Amino acid sequence: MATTRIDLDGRPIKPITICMIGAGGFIGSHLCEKLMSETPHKVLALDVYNDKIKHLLEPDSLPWAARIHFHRLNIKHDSRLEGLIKMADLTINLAAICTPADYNTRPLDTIYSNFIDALPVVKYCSENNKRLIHFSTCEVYGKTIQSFLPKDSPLRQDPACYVLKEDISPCIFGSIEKQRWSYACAKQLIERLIYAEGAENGLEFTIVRPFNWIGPRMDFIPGIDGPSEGVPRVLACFSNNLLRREPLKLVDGGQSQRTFVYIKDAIEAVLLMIENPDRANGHIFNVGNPNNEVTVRQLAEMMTKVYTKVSGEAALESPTIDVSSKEFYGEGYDDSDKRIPDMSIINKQLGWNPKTSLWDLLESTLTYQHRTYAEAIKKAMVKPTAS
Ligand SMILES: NC(=O)c1ccc[n+]([C@@H]2O[C@H](COP(=O)([O-])OP(=O)(O)OC[C@H]3O[C@@H](n4cnc5c(N)ncnc54)[C@H](O)[C@@H]3O)[C@@H](O)[C@H]2O)c1
Ligand SMILES: O=C(O)[C@H]1O[C@H](OP(=O)(O)OP(=O)(O)OC[C@H]2O[C@@H](n3ccc(=O)[nH]c3=O)[C@H](O)[C@@H]2O)[C@H](O)[C@@H](O)[C@@H]1O
Repeated sequence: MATTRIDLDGRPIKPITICMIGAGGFIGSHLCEKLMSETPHKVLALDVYNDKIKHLLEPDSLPWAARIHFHRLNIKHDSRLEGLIKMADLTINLAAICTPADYNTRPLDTIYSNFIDALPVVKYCSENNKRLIHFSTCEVYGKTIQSFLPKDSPLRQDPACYVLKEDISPCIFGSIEKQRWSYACAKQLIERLIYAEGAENGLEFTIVRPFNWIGPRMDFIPGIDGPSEGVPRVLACFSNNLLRREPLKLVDGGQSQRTFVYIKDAIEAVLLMIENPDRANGHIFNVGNPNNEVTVRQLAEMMTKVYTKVSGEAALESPTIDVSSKEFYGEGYDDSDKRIPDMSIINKQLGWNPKTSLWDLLESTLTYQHRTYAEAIKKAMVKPTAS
């Protein structure tokens, strides 16, 4: 880097080494890209896959080739983990099972991945006095207080009953047989453990609670770069439907509300955390875009319009279809009703604000989806003729 980077307090930023676990996933790939193109930091990239970061690893002539090293490993059982954490100044843990279709159908894998497998990472950071940025989730808030109020209650209008605040809002999950909450509960317990390591043993930590970050490279398109029976998160489900010209499936009428933030905006927030440890340590941060709230039905309608624009293909006559959650996800599914992040803590500590509107982020993301997958889907949909 030609110019020295300056932190939020005007001090020069020293280049560091980052051990990034789950670097080959959606968020990891964008974070690696940002770190390589805009900073002098080094990345030890750990994952079982590297397809989403291949463009950063090859060829050897890339300008950052000496600053990123991929280590193919599964943190469940690999003795190299502690050594790699020791080699770095900071560990960022992104590894997790984080697709809702798994929470109620593979609850054991979900709990192991989000709690048990994260334990050694926390332990090695604490024992070796290494800073940790751990990725949790907005799902730790669960349902809103509002969802339990009568439909005509005036309290429903009170933001205290639905805006989610790191240091005030309760975590409200459904009953144990609603296995949807296995993920949120495991994430909550690892948050509490990290917080306790900070309080009792002085671990320097930051916890990130992403609120529906979306963009290119999120999840997979079933039958193209993932299993044909797989169910990814909503962006990829709806993209897949649009690419295949099928109606978008609205689970339980698509009434749940979400706020979506563009991955590139969110990555700016993570970089601020990385480079401003004094302002980020000891904090839990919501990272989302409160201005981009829609119901899932509205998201489907908007994606349909945007896709028509970017692909030049007319929309279907009936662009959506209702399905029950039992049919779509199976027994034990439940849902978060509404997710609006309070932004005051991240604003005060890091001065971060999201920029991109939902329309704009969908336009760039669906342009990417169309460019990346349209041809492959067309080929896959041509049925082989019997000879
Ligand atoms: N994308 C979002 O909006 C969002 C929202 C809330 C929370 N999060 C959290 O952020 C983190 C990253 O999410 P993402 O969207 O990038 O998911 P992702 O599935 O794309 O990435 C996770 C990566 O971790 C890797 N991984 C999983 N288990 C591993 C193991 N045992 N050993 C090595 N690698 C392993 C996977 O191969 C994958 O590449 C997760 O912890 C998730 O819970 C993401
Ligand atoms: O992204 C986040 O902030 C967190 O929330 C997600 O959970 P959720 O938002 O429920 O997951 P999506 O698959 O993106 O679903 C959003 C909504 O769309 C609905 N949906 C999904 C897919 C579909 O085809 N149709 C449909 O109506 C779901 O029922 C849900 O109400 C995942 O749990 C995590 O990746 C993450 O921790």
